[in-house]
Amino acid sequence: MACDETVYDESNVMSERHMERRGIMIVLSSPSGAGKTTLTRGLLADNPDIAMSVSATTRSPRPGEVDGIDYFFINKDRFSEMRDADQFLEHARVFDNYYGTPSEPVFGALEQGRDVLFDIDWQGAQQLTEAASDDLIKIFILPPTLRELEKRLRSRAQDSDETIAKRMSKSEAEISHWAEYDYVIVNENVEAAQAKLQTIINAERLKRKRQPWTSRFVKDLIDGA
Ligand SMILES: Nc1ncnc2c1ncn2[C@@H]1O[C@H](COP(=O)(O)OP(=O)(O)OP(=O)(O)O)[C@@H](O)[C@H]1O
Ligand SMILES: Nc1nc2c(ncn2[C@@H]2O[C@H](COP(=O)(O)O)[C@@H](O)[C@H]2O)c(=O)[nH]1
Repeated sequence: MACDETVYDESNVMSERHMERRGIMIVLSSPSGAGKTTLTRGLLADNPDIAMSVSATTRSPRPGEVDGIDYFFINKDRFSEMRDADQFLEHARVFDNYYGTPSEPVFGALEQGRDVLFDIDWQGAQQLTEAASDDLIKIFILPPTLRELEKRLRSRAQDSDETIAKRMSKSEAEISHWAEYDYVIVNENVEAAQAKLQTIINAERLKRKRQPWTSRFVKDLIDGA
């Protein structure tokens, strides 16, 4: 069951009801440091009905990152084990580390009609497109300038100079995939970017195919029920 929606019920009144639909997969990609995590946190705070896909990674935790919340921090052997057992919906090597989306929690949330948010790179987005393009919306986040991108990576103060240099050197390659996405948002101002993200999600939820109750509503409307 999905989020609360106003739906047409059998007693011919509009009422607050749950409606049946599968959840939407919402992918956010960007060059490192453009603001995916920041926007994701804001979006989840305003939309507790959205589930966050927690990835597994072989990267070491940054200060403050919590296992099971920010990532499942696992070693390479465990990652290979999970990959070989087909437990990832998608996986990729990014900046010398391995990242993957555990399938089970995603399928569970979607079946309950919950929308699921993914913070993954373009390789993961491509794999999800092959697996489930109908229930997928892909949003690319751009920084206002590359100089600002580097400033953000530095201001985050969680990566070494070497790591930041590596991420900056890959930023143009990541950005080159922008046209594979359904939507593009320039994250200059966090509040404005978050509002755009919310607008996209609201509009996608209102698509006719995602409101299965409308057929019955229109039939009853015409029949004068
Ligand atoms: N619009 C913005 N203006 C200024 N600073 C921002 C803005 N959005 C995000 N930031 C800051 O930029 C830094 C990087 O943001 P964030 O960690 O959200 O990026 P990310 O895309 O998730 O990066 P990564 O791909 O490396 O995980 C953080 O310090 C964050 O507070
Ligand atoms: N394909 C995937 N990419 C992922 C996944 N989880 C995160 N990511 C991307 O990796 C980079 C680096 O992330 P960081 O946390 O180390 O800064 C970033 O672009 C993420 O979007 C995943 O499961 N699959």
